[in-house]
Amino acid sequence: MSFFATTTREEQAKGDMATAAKSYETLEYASGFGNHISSEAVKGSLPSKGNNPKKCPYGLYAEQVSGTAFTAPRAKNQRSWLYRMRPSVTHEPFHPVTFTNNKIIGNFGEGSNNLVTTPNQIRWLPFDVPKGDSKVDFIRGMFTMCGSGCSGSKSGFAIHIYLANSSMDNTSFANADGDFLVVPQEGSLLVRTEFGCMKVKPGEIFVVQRGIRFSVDLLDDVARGYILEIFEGRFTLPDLGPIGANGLANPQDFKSPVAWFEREGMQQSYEVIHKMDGSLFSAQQSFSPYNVVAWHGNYAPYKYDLDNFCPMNAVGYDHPDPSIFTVLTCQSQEPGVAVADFVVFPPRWSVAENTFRPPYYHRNCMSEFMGLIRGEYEAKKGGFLPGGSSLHLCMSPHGPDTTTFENASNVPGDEPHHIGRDTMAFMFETHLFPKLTAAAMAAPTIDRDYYKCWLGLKQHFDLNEVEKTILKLSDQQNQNHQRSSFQQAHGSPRMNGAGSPIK
Ligand SMILES: O=C(O)Cc1cc(O)ccc1O
Ligand SMILES: [Fe+2]
Repeated sequence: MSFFATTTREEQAKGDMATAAKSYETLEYASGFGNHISSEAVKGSLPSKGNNPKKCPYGLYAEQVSGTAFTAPRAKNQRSWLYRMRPSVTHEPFHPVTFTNNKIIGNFGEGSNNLVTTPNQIRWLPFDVPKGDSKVDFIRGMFTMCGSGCSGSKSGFAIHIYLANSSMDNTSFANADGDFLVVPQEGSLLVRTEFGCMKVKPGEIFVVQRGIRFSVDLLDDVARGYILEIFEGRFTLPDLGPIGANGLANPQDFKSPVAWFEREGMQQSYEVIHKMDGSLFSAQQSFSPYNVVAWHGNYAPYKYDLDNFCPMNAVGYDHPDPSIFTVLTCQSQEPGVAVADFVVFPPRWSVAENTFRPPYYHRNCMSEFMGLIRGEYEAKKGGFLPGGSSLHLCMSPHGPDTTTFENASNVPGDEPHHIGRDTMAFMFETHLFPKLTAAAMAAPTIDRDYYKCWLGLKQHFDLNEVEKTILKLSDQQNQNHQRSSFQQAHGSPRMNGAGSPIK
């Protein structure tokens, strides 16, 4: 990035997509997970001593963004200092906005309406991206599928889908309700934030924490993806236990943006949308919120390329639990129990011996929301499509469909095979009960025939055959027993090392 970090959006605004695309490639990032980062778009714009000197360099305003309580233990404490042209407080009053038609939900607890829990397995075909003349951006095209708890009491989570056909441009968004983990499935995004820009393509994810202002612009015609919002806690890397110090998502592969400000936005008016307790509010301001010339701290957005995930798996026998593929976890108060885990099913070799290799049939006290970024998912070769979703609530039985079962249990031999270079499924797994919204339950994309994928599972257990086999076995055992009694009485032939009698 140049000395005065010029915006790639500037070039986009000129309509020169080729140049713009080139410069998106050259965006810089700071590597590492949870690091304390110092970043200047203009040299010398961070104070040389302390956080808030009487006058900041170049007349900038100092503003702290606290992601945790001031007094949170040091290991968990997160905050950043932003040095900006004008402080965020310089805006017209906020007013409620209703354009989302209550599609974004933040309260799944008491007093919440039209929410459903069901023991039925649910699957959705991909949601359509908006077509036609109406412009729908990331915020206007977002709706809640399910969730638990309540943003107002900072407990629980929500899962949303976004469908967009236009950039947010001069709209900026901040979520006071929690952190967003965004999983793009279709369409690359330019994510402008107060901390700098990130280009995020399908197969990458990004996290924007509580309160941080950001805008999502489209680098392709349309965009579709999934969002996991946590109302409590933070995403952390999972402990690795006996795996050791390395593997799964490696910290060095997480990328935070570097300081950048929007030159052309300095004098442009912006709409700032603020989500609070599940409601949206809008305020106007006469300048870009992306006016941060330098920042330092450990509270900053980041992105991660799922292709960097380093899977651990069976090299002997049996199908391990999917927790081995945890990318990020948001832990509850109970050790090892997640408010929400983000788990991927990446390209990998499958090598286990005498093992039914796809996922086992199971009932889980955790609830599992799944999505598919690309390719096919190993347990469901059809029906679960890229952009589609499924939900198996607490203890709802599920597992591979009939075809997958029949194929995998009849595969001859134990040859290693690659499950596919072009696949990437994921799961949001939670110990809470997801409640489904009207938008999810009434969606035209809901697959009413989902249950049929298991109806073909035949009973292979045939009592007559089993009895015959048992009889045959006990006959054999009797004969063996008689033979060995005879040998004990009359002496057995001496064996050589290979188990053959020595003549
Ligand atoms: O249900 C699923 O497909 C997810 C899943 C995958 C796996 O390998 C083991 C258990 C599990 O819940
Ligand atoms: Fe499962």
